[in-house]
Amino acid sequence: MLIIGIAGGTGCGKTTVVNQIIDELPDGEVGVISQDSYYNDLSHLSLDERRKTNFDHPKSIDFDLLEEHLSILKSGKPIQQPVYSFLECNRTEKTIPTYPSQVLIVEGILILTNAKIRDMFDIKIFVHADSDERLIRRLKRDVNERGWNLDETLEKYQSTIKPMHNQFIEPSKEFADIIIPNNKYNTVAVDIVRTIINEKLT
Ligand SMILES: Nc1ncnc2c1ncn2[C@@H]1O[C@H](COP(=O)(O)OP(=O)(O)O)[C@@H](O)[C@H]1O
Ligand SMILES: Nc1ccn([C@@H]2O[C@H](COP(=O)(O)O)[C@@H](O)[C@H]2O)c(=O)n1
Repeated sequence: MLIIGIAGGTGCGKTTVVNQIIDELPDGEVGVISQDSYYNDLSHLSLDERRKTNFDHPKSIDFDLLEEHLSILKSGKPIQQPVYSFLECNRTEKTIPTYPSQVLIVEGILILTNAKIRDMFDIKIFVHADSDERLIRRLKRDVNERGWNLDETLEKYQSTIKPMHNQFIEPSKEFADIIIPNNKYNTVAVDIVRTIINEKLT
C-alpha cells in the first residue's frame, strides 16, 4: 500500500486537491482518510463547551486511533472510519467502512506534526496558499457550511487558528517531499501526483 499524506493550513485546498487527484482515477482504487474523522470524542462536553474547543492544536486529534487504523489498513484489513459532524463539533455514532486499497491518501492540517503518523507516509505533500487567501476561503466556508457567523470565525482565526498555524502547521512544511502552491488551481501539480499514483496502480 502506498500512503500519501497531504497537509496544509485550513483553506489551502487540501480537500479540493484530493478530489482533483482521485476524480480521474479508477473508482475504489484510492482510499481517502480525513484527519477530521479523528477529532477526539467530546461527548462528555456540552455543545457550548465543544464549540469553545481549540480544534487546531495537535492534542485535539486522536492520533493513536489514526495510527491504529492506518496499521490495520496496511495489514490488509478494513476499518470503521468515524464520521465527524462540524455542526455538532463531535464524532457521530456513525462510521464508514473503509477498505484497504493500493493507494491511500490521508489529509489534514496536523498530519505532518505527528512523528509516528509522518513515518507511515511514503510521500508527504504540503499544500500552500497565502494566509489572506486561506482566511477568505475559510470565512466563506465556516459561514455557509459549518454553522459559524462572521464575528465568531474572525475571533477564532485570531485567537487560535492563526497562532496554531504558526506554531504547528507551518513548521511541519519542512517534512514535506513536495510543496504544492495553491493560490490558484494547480492542475500541473495535481497531474504529477496522479502520475505517481497511476504508476503504483499499473
Ligand atoms: N486554488 C483555489 N483557488 C480558489 N479557491 C479554492 C482553491 N482551492 C480550494 N478552493 C476553495 O477554497 C475552499 C476551501 O478549500 P478546501 O479544499 O476545502 O480546503 P482545505 O481542505 O484545505 O480546508 C473551498 O470552497 C474550495 O472550493
Ligand atoms: N468542530 C470543528 C472542528 C474543526 N474545525 C476547523 O476545521 C479546520 C480543519 O479542517 P480543514 O478542512 O480546514 O482542513 C481547523 O482549522 C478547525 O478550526 C471547525 O471549524 N469546527
